[in-house]
Amino acid sequence: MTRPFAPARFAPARAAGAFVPDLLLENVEVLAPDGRPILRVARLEAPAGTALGIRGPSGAGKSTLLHVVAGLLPVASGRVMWGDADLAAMTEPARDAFRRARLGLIFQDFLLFEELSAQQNAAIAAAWAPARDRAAIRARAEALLDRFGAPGDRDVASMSGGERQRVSAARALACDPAAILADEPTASLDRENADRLAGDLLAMAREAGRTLIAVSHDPALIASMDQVVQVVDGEVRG
Ligand SMILES: Nc1ncnc2c1ncn2[C@@H]1O[C@H](COP(=O)(O)OP(=O)(O)OP(=O)(O)O)[C@@H](O)[C@H]1O
Repeated sequence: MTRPFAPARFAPARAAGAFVPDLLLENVEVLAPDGRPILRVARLEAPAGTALGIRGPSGAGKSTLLHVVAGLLPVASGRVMWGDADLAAMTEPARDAFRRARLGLIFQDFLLFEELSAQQNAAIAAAWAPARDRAAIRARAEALLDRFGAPGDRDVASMSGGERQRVSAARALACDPAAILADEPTASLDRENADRLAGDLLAMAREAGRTLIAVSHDPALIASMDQVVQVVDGEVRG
């Protein structure tokens, strides 16, 4: 029997030959549950390997845009293309499969598992990865925690906001994603640590030709991006 919503299968981005897709949004409209429009994007492009900053006032629609790009939020109309894959045309399970295989998310509402250690959280993708990829995910998670200066053996329940943010960054990158999507990645950090994490994220994107898309109010982070768009009143402006 065929499963009606069988998730599409996507090979992990790097294993598939370091393929990083271009991003293109066209004529996208997002509605709130009550039908009110909350985001319109006429056109937004981020060629593979771009560091794209998203800025704008509070409540303008920046996180909504990032959720759409991550396939976490359905759109009412338009196209959300990562290469040839249109997230807007996919079923939810297919979007989930795409996200797990290709995207690394550093989102504040993407909760860590409190009772697990930083190392277990950072390597959590090993739980659903094919057996052959698990050891590599765990090894990368450990190296990333080291690089980000996050203590690997402590439960995240005992960690500060900044430490948790670093664990989230390690978790996002442990799958070796084609693109890193970050929502206010430096928000809980002091200046020194914010600069360090922003520098690490940019370096890790550049080293592997990954796309980095970051929503931020942090002028230093925004200034270090290749391209910046502004979201104002639910509209994306160049
Ligand atoms: N599920 C929802 N139901 C109703 N309104 C929503 C929903 N999600 C977002 N909104 C509204 O959409 C608008 C954009 O929200 P969003 O979180 O994207 O803004 P933002 O620019 O990221 O803000 P901030 O910088 O404060 O995080 C806001 O007016 C918000 O209240």
